[in-house]
Amino acid sequence: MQYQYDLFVIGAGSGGVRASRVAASKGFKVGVAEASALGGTCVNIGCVPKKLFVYGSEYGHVAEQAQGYGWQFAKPSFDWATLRDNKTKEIERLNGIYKNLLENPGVTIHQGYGKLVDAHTVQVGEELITAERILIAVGAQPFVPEFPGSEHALVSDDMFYLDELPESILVVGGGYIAVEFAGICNGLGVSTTLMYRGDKLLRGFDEDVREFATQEFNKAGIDVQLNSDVAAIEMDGKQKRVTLKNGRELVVDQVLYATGRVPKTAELNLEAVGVKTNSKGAIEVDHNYKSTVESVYAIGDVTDKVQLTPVAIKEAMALIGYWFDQKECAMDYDNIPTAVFCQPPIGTVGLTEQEADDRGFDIDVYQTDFRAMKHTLSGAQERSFMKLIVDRGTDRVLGAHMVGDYAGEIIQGLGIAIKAGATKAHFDSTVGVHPTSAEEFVTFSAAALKKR
Ligand SMILES: Cc1cc2nc3c(=O)[nH]c(=O)nc-3n(C[C@H](O)[C@H](O)[C@H](O)COP(=O)(O)OP(=O)(O)OC[C@H]3O[C@@H](n4cnc5c(N)ncnc54)[C@H](O)[C@@H]3O)c2cc1C
Ligand SMILES: NC(=O)c1ccc[n+]([C@@H]2O[C@H](COP(=O)([O-])OP(=O)(O)OC[C@H]3O[C@@H](n4cnc5c(N)ncnc54)[C@H](O)[C@@H]3O)[C@@H](O)[C@H]2O)c1
Repeated sequence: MQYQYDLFVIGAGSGGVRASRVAASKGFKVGVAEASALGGTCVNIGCVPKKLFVYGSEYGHVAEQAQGYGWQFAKPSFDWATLRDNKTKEIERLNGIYKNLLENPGVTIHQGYGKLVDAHTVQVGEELITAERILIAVGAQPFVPEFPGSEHALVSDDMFYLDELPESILVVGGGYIAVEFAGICNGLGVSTTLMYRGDKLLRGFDEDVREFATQEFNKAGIDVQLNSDVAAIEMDGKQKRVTLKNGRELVVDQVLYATGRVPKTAELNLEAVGVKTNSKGAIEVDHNYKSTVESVYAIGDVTDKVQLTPVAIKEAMALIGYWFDQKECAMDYDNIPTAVFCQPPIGTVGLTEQEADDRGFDIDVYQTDFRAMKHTLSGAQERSFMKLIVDRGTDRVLGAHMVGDYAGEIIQGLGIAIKAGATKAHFDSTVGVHPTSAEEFVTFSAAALKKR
């Protein structure tokens, strides 16, 4: 049977763009459907604009902290429209780059919403398109639980285009997006409350990291409220009156819900075609990202494995190896380094202390917290935290965790060391870069052993 395309991709985000352009450059005839802007969540309403906002929010402290270094500035003021619109211009520039990335190797872009018709046919608008293989890379969307007034809550998508910066905000949730946006808002001068229903933020992270980071958020001026949840939101003039489950009330300008993201599969007609999804709507795939229909594949957030851009990209590359070199996909989901761009940021790779215990390792834990040299003169009370988990039997470093300036940058290098199987002896024999915070990772002595 003749198909129009060798590969048709639904979704031009992190995973979809990589798979399309590399497949096209290797000789496949490729088409891609994109319902919104090219580049997907990461480029348009995720990693990139978020990081620009993080940078923007850090400048607020500069004038105050620079005084200890001899600088005097006039009282700083902040213009939200400038940050928002400069960010948008940069994103539009990136959209153009993504268009070239796709078109240069010959990918045909179909602007519109794609859905499956059968195992080899996709409908985009009125057009029916046939392909030998179909790749679904449609990502995920914010999940907001239903409760009275939940329609008054913003989600992260909205934060990138607000007409006005609120004077006060309640951020609900305890994961990546909640802590990152709480930091951004707080840094931009918004009175910020971060509310989480559990007793600790950042589930899944090392317990000491969770506690330390929360202390730092509080110190930075975020009002962290744990064991609290929202019962209802009502409009009160232009403001929002939030009633908590314990009966307490809060009046704020905006409420942001950051309570997870769910796969965008509801309208893809998957069931009719035989593509199985799990209870969360994620497409079920085998190790080669093949769904329950032989010709239909899925990668990235829509499979709900690890919702990170570099993971979606690596999955795309594994699939390319499978299609072009007949190599089984063997994506390694262990030791994925990750950073949370809260303030101070968190960097982490490998096992947490709790995971190492649960897996039966006999471990040594080295940890320290300190005031970074920069802040001895800046006057800021911020502290940094570092931790290494070491297997006593083999001396291998099983995990590295950090809260503090540049944690994301530092953890990338440690990710290589841990992936390569480095031991504590390798860390110890590495010469430190002085004076840095990072050198603490190679100077841990017995004095830093945690009493367990
Ligand atoms: C606020 C925020 C901050 C984040 N920060 C980071 C970070 O710092 N680092 C990190 O690694 N990850 C971060 N992420 C996660 C990261 O953005 C995702 O893991 C990544 O984008 C997933 O890539 P993907 O290809 O699976 O999907 P996406 O990038 O979401 O791409 C899916 C694309 O498909 C399109 N689409 C959906 N349905 C259809 C359809 N039916 N037809 C046509 N097109 C369709 C969408 O419009 C979208 O463009 C962040 C996410 C958010 C929300
Ligand atoms: N820096 C980064 O790499 C980065 C940044 C942002 C997002 N991401 C990715 O995007 C994913 C989604 O981010 P996220 O923060 O939305 O999700 P998340 O899964 O990290 O956190 C969701 C939070 O909401 C809470 N929650 C869930 N349901 C709730 C409810 N009904 N009421 C109250 N709280 C509830 C959860 O307990 C959790 O704390 C992340 O897991 C991450 O993989 C990565």
